[in-house]
Amino acid sequence: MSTPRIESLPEGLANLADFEPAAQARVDAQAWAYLNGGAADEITLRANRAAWDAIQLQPRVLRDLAGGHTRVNLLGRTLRHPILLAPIAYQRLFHADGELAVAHAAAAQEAGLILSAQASIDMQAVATPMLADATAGPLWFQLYWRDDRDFMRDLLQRVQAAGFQALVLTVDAPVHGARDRERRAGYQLPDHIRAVNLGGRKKPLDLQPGQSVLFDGLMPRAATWREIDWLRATSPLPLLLKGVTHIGDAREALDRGVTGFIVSNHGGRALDTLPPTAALLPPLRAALGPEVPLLVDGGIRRGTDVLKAMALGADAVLLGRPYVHALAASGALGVAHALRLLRDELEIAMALSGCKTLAEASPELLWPGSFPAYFR
Ligand SMILES: Cc1cc2nc3c(=O)[nH]c(=O)nc-3n(C[C@H](O)[C@H](O)[C@H](O)COP(=O)(O)O)c2cc1C
Ligand SMILES: O=C(O)C(=O)c1ccccc1
Repeated sequence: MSTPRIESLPEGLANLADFEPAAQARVDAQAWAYLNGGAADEITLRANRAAWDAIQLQPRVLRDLAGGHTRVNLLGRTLRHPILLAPIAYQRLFHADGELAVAHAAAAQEAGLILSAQASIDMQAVATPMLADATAGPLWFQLYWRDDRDFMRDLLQRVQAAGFQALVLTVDAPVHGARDRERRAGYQLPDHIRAVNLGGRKKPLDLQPGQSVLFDGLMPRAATWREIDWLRATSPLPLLLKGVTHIGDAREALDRGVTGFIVSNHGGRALDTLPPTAALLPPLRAALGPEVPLLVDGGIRRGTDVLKAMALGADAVLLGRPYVHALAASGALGVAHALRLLRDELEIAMALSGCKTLAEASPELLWPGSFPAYFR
């Protein structure tokens, strides 16, 4: 299975939301709850979307936009556009070709790809179509810390040998959030879908009566700043942290040699009642200055959302659930079509707002009256 099967595309898919009904028809209710759910009351899940919607654009007209483009610079490379696919675990739940179909689509649409450590397809198979295509976007590998340095050293070597260009350590989910939707639906990972890139066995929890699974079992194994130092010393790849929201944490990370950040609340799936990422981004950009790579995710669904994120200081954006809807609906072709639609929307948004390049997107593109003071 080195090339994904090509399916037909349902008619009339005009935007990312249009993939959802076709996806739902092909995914069982348990996996659907896992994919679409957020933590607890899903306040952050909704806030992510609501914040992009609430920010209004303030276009400039009559400018000469000839020669405009969507290119951006990221970690020393020029990308055709600023869209990367977010790490999403276990994509074979949604389509037999899983992450492989996604990689072919990302390469075809010049997008970046961040492979989840919990991917259900071999990392080399996923890397191949991305690396074979000179215009593909960046190929990064996302990790959760595992409390076994020999295991981690081996994993880092395999990731580098497979051609991944950066590491993303996710720091906002050392344990799962309170996933009410998954619990109600009775979601459990089926036996035939596995994290195939993570061999070895996790050490069993060794708990005494009366001890807490979280505080005595899981949290002692989670990453701390010590592990950031170890990662920097052990792998030469750039390291980005996903899920830093506090300026103090970002500063500490930079002092320890971290390369950049993905401003994220894990798509509202980790801790509920965090602020929307559209609100978290501007203060981080203001505090860290223009040079630190900052990406953002959560609720990006439209080209106008991408443009707003860039105007608020992002260097690039991650797309999450919608590309998995497209995968479920029609495999590689679906994901490629979804990416094409989003790229086209971004170009339209730029042209209609008088924005020639994303380097010149700034808060001046945004209507000041349209968003709360904390966006400024
Ligand atoms: C089903 C699912 C699985 C996810 N798995 C991971 C993962 O393995 N690692 C990770 O860092 N983030 C994971 N995330 C979070 C995404 O990378 C991303 O932060 C989030 O989905 C972005 O929000 P959006 O879905 O609103 O675009 C997952 C998200 C979903 C929906
Ligand atoms: O569901 C998630 O958000 C997630 O990050 C994850 C992590 C490990 C396994 C499955 C999902």
